[in-house]
Amino acid sequence: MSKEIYENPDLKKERQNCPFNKEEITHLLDGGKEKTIERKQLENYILSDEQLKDAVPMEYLSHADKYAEELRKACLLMHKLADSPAGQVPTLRALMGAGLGSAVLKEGNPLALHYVMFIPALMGQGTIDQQAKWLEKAYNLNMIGTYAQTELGHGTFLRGLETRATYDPKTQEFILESPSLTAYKWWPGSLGKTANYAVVMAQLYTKGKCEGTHPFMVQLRDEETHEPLPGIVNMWLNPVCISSYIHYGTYVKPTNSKLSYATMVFVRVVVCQDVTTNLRKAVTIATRYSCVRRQSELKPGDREPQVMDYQAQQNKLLPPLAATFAFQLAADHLWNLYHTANNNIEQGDLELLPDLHGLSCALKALCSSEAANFVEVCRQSCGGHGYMSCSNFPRIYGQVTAAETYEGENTVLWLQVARYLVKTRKEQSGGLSVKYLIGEEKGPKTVDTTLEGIVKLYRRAAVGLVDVAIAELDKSGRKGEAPHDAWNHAAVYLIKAAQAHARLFVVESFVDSLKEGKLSAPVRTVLSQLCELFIIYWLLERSGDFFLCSNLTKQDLLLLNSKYVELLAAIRPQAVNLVDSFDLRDEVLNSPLGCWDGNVYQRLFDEAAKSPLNQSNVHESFHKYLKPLLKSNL
Ligand SMILES: CCCCCCC/C=C/C(=O)SCCNC(=O)CCNC(=O)[C@H](O)C(C)(C)COP(=O)(O)OP(=O)(O)OC[C@H]1O[C@@H](n2cnc3c(N)ncnc32)[C@H](O)[C@@H]1OP(=O)(O)O
Ligand SMILES: Cc1cc2nc3c(=O)[nH]c(=O)nc-3n(C[C@H](O)[C@H](O)[C@H](O)COP(=O)(O)OP(=O)(O)OC[C@H]3O[C@@H](n4cnc5c(N)ncnc54)[C@H](O)[C@@H]3O)c2cc1C
Repeated sequence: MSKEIYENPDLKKERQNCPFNKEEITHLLDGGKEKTIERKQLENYILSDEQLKDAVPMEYLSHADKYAEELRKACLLMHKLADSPAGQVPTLRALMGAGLGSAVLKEGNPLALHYVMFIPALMGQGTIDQQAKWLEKAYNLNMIGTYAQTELGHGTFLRGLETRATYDPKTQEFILESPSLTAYKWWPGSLGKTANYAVVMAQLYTKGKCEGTHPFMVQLRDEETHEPLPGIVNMWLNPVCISSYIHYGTYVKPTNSKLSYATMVFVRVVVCQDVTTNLRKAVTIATRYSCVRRQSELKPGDREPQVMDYQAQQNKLLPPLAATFAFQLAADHLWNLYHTANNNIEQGDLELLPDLHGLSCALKALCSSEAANFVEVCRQSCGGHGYMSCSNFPRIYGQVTAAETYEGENTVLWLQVARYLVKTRKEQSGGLSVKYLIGEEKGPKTVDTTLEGIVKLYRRAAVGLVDVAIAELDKSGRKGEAPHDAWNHAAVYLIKAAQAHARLFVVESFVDSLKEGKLSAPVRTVLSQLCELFIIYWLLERSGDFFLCSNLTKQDLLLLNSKYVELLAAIRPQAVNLVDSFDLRDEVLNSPLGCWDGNVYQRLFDEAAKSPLNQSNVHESFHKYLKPLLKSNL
């Protein structure tokens, strides 16, 4: 007789009478029905492999054992690539992300940088000959690379990197050296024990002149013994400049010095998707748990309610739920811009480069910071159980909050965005994402609280905050401050303007995607509710910006607050159905709180039992330390 599949009765009730087709949303998020089929096939192929399962929870292993276990699985995954039903590239893409990849490699993938940065650097910046020499070797895993840019003393300020590559015209070689302790390459993933090659970013010196940071291919370790090559500590090696600009001993400037930053732009684009996937996991865990967890008393004398029935809990979880759709659609738009810009750059057309740089900085900073805040809210919404390691919130939070720092610390990226906005507003010329800054702000200042009216408010705030920042810069200039001082003294306004620009892009992406999308009426209804909830939520959170730049009144805010709480109540019944639409398997969620069947308490108990400390009633340390203390009559 088939074993009855347990389903928590509350979750079962939540799933009854779903008014929309969950699969339609799954296909929307996957990029179509075929992509969903491919993803599910791949998940079955990977997650059914017993060798990829952890014998013991990773948190109970030593640092070295964790590394060895993750490397074992990462290498096994590479062997499985060849037979993957989804093909190598889609499989690699899935394995490098926060979804399937982190379901297997919970502590991180020792080979990630090889695929996420090393190969993209070769593809984006290598000459044809260099690609012919190295790409096949890299794809065949006959070399493992990383991207070594950050140093002990510099991560943000690339023009301040100390590693030097001096060209010797006599030997036609580059001599790489780390002239100081602070020049040591620090942070690059896989650099410590895994990679035997690296793309090293160094200041190129030729004929006594510094030509700025350039990428160099450097062999780090012997390919047979894996021993560090002689002098690797001071990097006196025989590197090769990638995308060599040294022609017959003469330096030839690239068409744009920032093309050497292209790999970072690529990863910033990828990060937007990655943090969205992590946020989707956190929202799913917290939403399902909040419909299983019953606590306290809503109506005196009644049964303890599901905590999701508290408006306070809806206020915690429904904005992040809406954000997962907003960020996904914005990341899709950014990805399309990246592809178009990259294809153009390959043809020598750099026109879209500034817009791509501006938008990738804006969205990477916005999505990572918002996702980190939302993941923490999701964790807190699960009370004590959300704090447990096995909840997976600590790991998800660690992954998302790291994205606020790597690939460009967010503050620094906000200031890059502001530089682009100020330049566009002043010169009245700029790329697609900043067209709203060209010309006077159109439309009335009076507030119209329809969806279209709220989007106009976002646009007015975005223009207005750039103008406020420019006014600050001009004021400092009139006081005789040098431009760099004026810039520094306007940083608070500049960052606000950059953030408003990023929010406008996300809001317009969400609204436009719903307008253009071929959606069934029920799906359009629920996604429109999420869209309206999210853009009102952000407006209420940042109402100061809107007061500063429009005629928003107290009455308008009260009206928007009422709309907001009405939308919380309207979306609440579909919360579980919406997270079910993400189609995240239990192995990907990796959390007893978020499992599909809602059997939370038994799974929590089973997880606790796995602890080494729970393998005996009395731990040996009692006899060594506690018993003597108890007897010592202090
Ligand atoms: C998701 C899956 C896993 C991911 C794993 C990731 C692991 C992590 C890896 C890393 O962290 S790798 C290291 C990342 N490090 C950084 O991102 C460093 C951040 N710093 C910078 O990018 C630069 O220092 C800077 C902040 C952009 C400043 O550069 P610079 O001082 O050279 O330029 P500016 O003087 O500020 O601007 C001059 C000019 O250049 C334009 N520009 C700057 N960067 C770019 C770019 N990338 N692309 C195009 N254009 C760029 C800038 O807009 C200015 O233009 P104008 O205003 O003069 O027109
Ligand atoms: C998990 C992780 C993985 C990483 N992987 C890699 C890797 O594989 N390869 C690699 O090369 N690097 C890697 N890094 C390094 C990462 O790229 C840097 O840490 C990051 O670029 C930030 O630079 P920083 O550490 O110098 O921070 P800093 O810039 O020193 O930041 C310190 C403070 O200074 C502020 N600040 C700096 N400049 C300005 C400014 N102009 N205006 C205002 N405020 C400013 C910052 O906002 C921040 O508050 C990784 C980092 C992490 C956390």
